Amino acid sequence: KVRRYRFHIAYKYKSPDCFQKLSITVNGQSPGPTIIAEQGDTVVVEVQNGLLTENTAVHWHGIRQIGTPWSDGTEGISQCPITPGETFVYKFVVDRAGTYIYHAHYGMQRSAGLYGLIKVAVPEGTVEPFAYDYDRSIVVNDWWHKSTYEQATGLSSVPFAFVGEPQSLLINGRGRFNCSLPSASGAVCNLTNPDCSPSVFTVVPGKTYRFRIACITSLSAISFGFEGHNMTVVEADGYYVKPFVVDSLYLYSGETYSVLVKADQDPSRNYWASVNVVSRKPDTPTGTAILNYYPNHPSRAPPTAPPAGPLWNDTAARLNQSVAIRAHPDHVEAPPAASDRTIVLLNTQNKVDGGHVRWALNNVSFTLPDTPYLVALKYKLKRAFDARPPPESYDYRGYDIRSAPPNPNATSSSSIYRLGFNTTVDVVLQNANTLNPNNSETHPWHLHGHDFWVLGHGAGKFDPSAHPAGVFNLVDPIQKNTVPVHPYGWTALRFRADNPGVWAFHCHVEAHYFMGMGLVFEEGVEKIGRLPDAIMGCGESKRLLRP
Ligand SMILES: O=C1O[C@H]([C@@H](O)CO)C(O)=C1O
Repeated sequence: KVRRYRFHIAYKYKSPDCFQKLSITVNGQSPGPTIIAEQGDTVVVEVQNGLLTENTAVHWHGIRQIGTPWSDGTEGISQCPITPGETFVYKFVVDRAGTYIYHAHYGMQRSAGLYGLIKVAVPEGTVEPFAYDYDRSIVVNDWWHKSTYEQATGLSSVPFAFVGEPQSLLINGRGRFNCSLPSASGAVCNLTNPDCSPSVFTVVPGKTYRFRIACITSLSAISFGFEGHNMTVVEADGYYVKPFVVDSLYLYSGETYSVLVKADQDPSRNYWASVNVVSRKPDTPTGTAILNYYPNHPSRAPPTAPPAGPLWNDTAARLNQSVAIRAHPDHVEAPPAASDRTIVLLNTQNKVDGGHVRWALNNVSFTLPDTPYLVALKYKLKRAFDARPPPESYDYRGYDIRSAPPNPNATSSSSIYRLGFNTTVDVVLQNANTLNPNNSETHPWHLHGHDFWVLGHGAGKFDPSAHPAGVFNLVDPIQKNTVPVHPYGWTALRFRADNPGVWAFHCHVEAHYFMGMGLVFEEGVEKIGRLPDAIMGCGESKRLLRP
């Protein structure tokens, strides 16, 4: 079946947290409309750029784009940007049931509001390994009052100005900033604006709900919970999870989960759904929505304070959750037993080109070229990007991950990792100290074009000479498209390079990708047929369009 959508992208004044700001909307909404499809369907989205003075591109996060690498929506990688007034048609197959995301992949537009959900249902007649009465969706993001232009300018300036902690956390596009703060002086706080009335999830006592929770934050790692209710985690990034019960779930930007919640508490009142910042010292009020027990009034505030969630700096608890996420025993798809190549990536914060603060992998900070890699590689356009291979590893013995980089300087490059088609690749993400003493951050890494097996997480330094069998879970690893690397820790993943195309792999913190925390994999580009003209027209690809 073909599912057709028309997305008109435009700026609009919105007050999602009771402060009026220009937001990038899809058909007037932020979050945009939910794409609803069934596994195997073809989704066609006509994206019309109505931003007047800005380019755009839309990425379908978690959709592997098998056979359609030009529809991945990553500006500079899979396509030229969509210029103002232009319409670009994305067409792809949703080949796996699950909960996915779409969002801008251009500059910092995701943080300006261009995001939404993709819900892919199992084919009719398929039985899932859990039961529920109703299916609901929750999308969480973080929100700033400064424009993304100011943010982006600060990030690329010397001296560096970071985006800082968000003013609010939004649940389904609704939240509330702290308008009683002195720093909020001047900010107009319009609590009666209907844009910022809290989201409500109405439940019928005794029923079981599947909540699909997507985290599309730009910066924040979060904890999410329903006051007084446990959640059974059953799905992550489109894969069934060996169920586990939590009262609070950690989510990292780019991840999706399904949890089951039974409405089994005192039905005479409402409860809070609450979301809090973790991993960075919070300076953002708890984000709330109302879990409304029918027939109480949906806007009746619960009589209690919203849960504050777990301690923000409990790294061990977050690592434990990551380790606990395993494939459902009846749905294990075992990874290849061995890999053909291991790439170890040291994640550091550095200074590049005259003191710009940037992030680097093995001392290389990523810069996007003007010509999309897909076009450059397919048509062998020289000069389009740096053809030297980037480093496979770092000085494991010599580098102290617990200290700021002894030499903060790194280089920047548009070089890429070229993978043998159908080979198995291991990636070890090694976290380290930032430029600031005693500081290491969480980085959610997202891979385009594939799902990977999460072979392991650990605290401290990963020893590349350790025998993989001793440290890797090859029995029941979960497959995901986004996974965190915890502060001072490591994360190992494995994937098969079996999808012809050019694929980004990057930190899903929007500011960090913007600051060079990413890389690109190429595989099987020679197997790709004629590329659509619509992805060309910028950089070196301009000449290909001449008759
Ligand atoms: O990229 C970042 O920069 C700041 C800080 O490290 C320097 O001000 C921060 O918290 C980030 O995540």
